[in-house]
Parts: sequence; structure tokens; C-alpha cells
Amino acid sequence: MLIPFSLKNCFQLLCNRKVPAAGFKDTVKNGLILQSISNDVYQNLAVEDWIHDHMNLEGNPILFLWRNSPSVVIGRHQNPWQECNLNLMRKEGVKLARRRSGGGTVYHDMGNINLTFFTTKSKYDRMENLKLIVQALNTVQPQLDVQATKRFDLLLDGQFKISGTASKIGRTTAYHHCTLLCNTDGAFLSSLLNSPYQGIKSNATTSIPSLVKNLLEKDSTLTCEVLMSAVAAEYAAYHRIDGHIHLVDPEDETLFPGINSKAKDLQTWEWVYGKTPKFTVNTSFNVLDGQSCLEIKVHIDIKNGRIQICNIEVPEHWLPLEVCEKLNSCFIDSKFCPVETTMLTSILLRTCPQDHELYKKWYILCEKIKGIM
Ligand SMILES: Nc1ncnc2c1ncn2[C@@H]1O[C@H](COP(=O)(O)OC(=O)CCCC[C@@H]2CCSS2)[C@@H](O)[C@H]1O
Repeated sequence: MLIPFSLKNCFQLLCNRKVPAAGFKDTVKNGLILQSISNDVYQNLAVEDWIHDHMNLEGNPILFLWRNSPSVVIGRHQNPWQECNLNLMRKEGVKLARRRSGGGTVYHDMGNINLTFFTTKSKYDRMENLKLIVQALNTVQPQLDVQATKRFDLLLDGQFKISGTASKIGRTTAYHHCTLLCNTDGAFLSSLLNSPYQGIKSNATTSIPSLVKNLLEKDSTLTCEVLMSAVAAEYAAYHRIDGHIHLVDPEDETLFPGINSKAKDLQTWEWVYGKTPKFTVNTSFNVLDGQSCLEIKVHIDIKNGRIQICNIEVPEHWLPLEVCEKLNSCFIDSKFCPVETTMLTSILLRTCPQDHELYKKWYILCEKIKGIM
């Protein structure tokens, strides 16, 4: 259901401004600049969903500014195992989010600004939005050499990516969202976006890696706050609207009815991992057998994030065939996820006779399998 912008609309109240009569529409401009007070990636993506689903943007474009605590954000049709180092993320407490828009994987932290340009479908224009950002950057620092590319990246000095773009086009409304690297941890970004997982085959969208740079490295006055104000001022001037930045709380159900359930949906395993296009893993690893090394081959088919076929091939002299088959079949329909694997294998171990040697081998095997998840 679209909530008419002109009626009992929370944003209009926030704006503290009367809605112009229909005849004024072309001369008196509407539009809003919002900034999230939350740094939670799921809550902020839920604001995007909410505005996209509920607001009538005809004559009322919205710019939404937001920043997140450390998070990796994958595109709608991507495979997180192919795109990032999930083990490192778990260890470092970096969130993984799947957004509704397509495209590649990016890293967010408090040194990265996200900008979402909401319009009607007919007013959707990514190049116009990027030009607006470039204009804002040149206003605060005229010496900056920033250019938009054909794939809607922003490049600094012709080679360093400072912004990546993605978008979602709905039936009537659309949004273009992009990043802006101000002061992000570049070394952490590179290690997180470097997948250690081998032998994955899928049709998922793959990211296009670039050399990245922070604007703050170029000019130490270009803080996130300065950049957000500059873009907001440029946006206000361009749309001839009030340049006030309205702070919004993505948990506020009076402002965004139903938003908390949207944020919850975005956090579910079924959305984040389960929406991964089907893929296969063909890999192998070595285990020690006395003084020698044994190669263990693994073939796994995964659909909706769940294991459909699992073939762990272990030399029979190391692990009896029936034990191996038990292991293979226990994984069927389970999540391709280390937590689930730990749970399943510990249940299975309890069904085994007390055999210390077997336990040890089984444990090694399970640890190795978890390593590919
Ligand atoms: N934060 C950030 N900004 C710019 N470039 C980045 C960033 N993080 C990583 N990268 C680089 O971009 C490539 C991926 O480029 P690729 O072109 O494949 O993907 C994108 O750009 C997607 C942008 C999505 C923007 C959304 C806006 C709000 S929610 S996320 C990656 O391998 C890095 O080299």
C-alpha cells in the first residue's frame, strides 16, 4: 500500500510544512533529506525497504544518508562464500547483509557514507545523482579530480574507486544507492573481501574488484560529516528544497509502521545465506595418516543455502565406508553453515561406539568441512 505523501504523512509532519495544493506542485518543490541515527546495517536497509514500499515519491524525492558499523554488504544475487572471508568476519564480528539491489560486494564501516536517492521510476537517474555528488565534492575541495564511470563508479584521480553503485527499480518507485569512501579501513576491507574458499561453481553475480582510496587521504578536512553536509546542501540546492537534515530512528514504528519486522527479515539466515543462487563446491583437503598425507575429496551441491548432495570421499583404510556414508547422509538438507555442522556431527558422534581413534578422525574431518563453510 502506498501512503500518500500529502496525507497524514509522518515525513510531512517532520518537515513541519504544509503540502502545496496541486496547482503549486511545479513551482513549490518538495523533497526530504533524512539521516539515520542507527549504525545497524539491517535497520538501515529496512528504512530503504520501507520508503520503497510505502511512500509516494511523486514530486517528493528523498535523499537518505546512513553509515554502518563494520559490515559486508552483498548484492541480491551473490554468493557470500565466493565474495568474502566469512570465517574472518565471524571472528571479527563483522555483519553480513544481503541487500535488495543487485551488483557486487562492498565493505562498510563508519568511515563509509551510504547515500540513497529515492525517486519515482520515471525520475530515476543515476548519472544525475553521481554528478550531484561530484559537484558537492568540488564545492568543498575544488582540486579534487573525481569522475563518474560508465558503470557508475566514482573514481578519484582517474584510478581509485571512492564510490560504488547499485539500484532497485520497483513498479512505481526506484532507488539508487551508492557508497562514498571517506575514512574506511582499507586493509581490513581487502582482507574481508578476499574469499579463501576454493572450488565454488555458480551463476551468482561476481563483484568487480578495484583499487580503492579514501577521500580523507587526499585531504584531511574531508571528514564524513563535512561530506554528508556538502552532499545534503547540493541536493537541497538542486531540488530547491529546505536543506535541513532530518534525523530518523529506524526503530521508530510511529514513523515507519512495520519497520522492525522488515529489519528482522533482512537478518534471517534464509535471506542472507538462503537466497544464494544454487552452487557446487568441489574441493579437497589433506589429513595426516601417521607419517603420510591423505587427500580427502569433497563434492557438495547447495540450493537455498542447504546441502542437497554431499560426497566426502575418504580412503577406506582411514575411515570405514559406512561411517563415511553416515556422515554424508547426515548433511543432507542441513544448512551449509559451521554452526549446524557442529551440531549435526556432535549428535552423530553420540550414536557411535566408543572408539577414540574414530572420534579423532571424525573430529578432524568435521573441522576441515567447517573450514569450507
Ligand atoms: N565501500 C566501498 N566503496 C567503494 N568501493 C568499495 C567499497 N567496498 C569495496 N569496494 C570495492 O568495490 C568492489 C566491488 O565493486 P562492484 O562494482 O562489484 O560492486 C559495487 O560497487 C556495489 C556497490 C553497492 C553499493 C550499495 C550502497 C548502499 S548498500 S551497498 C570491491 O571488490 C572493492 O574493490
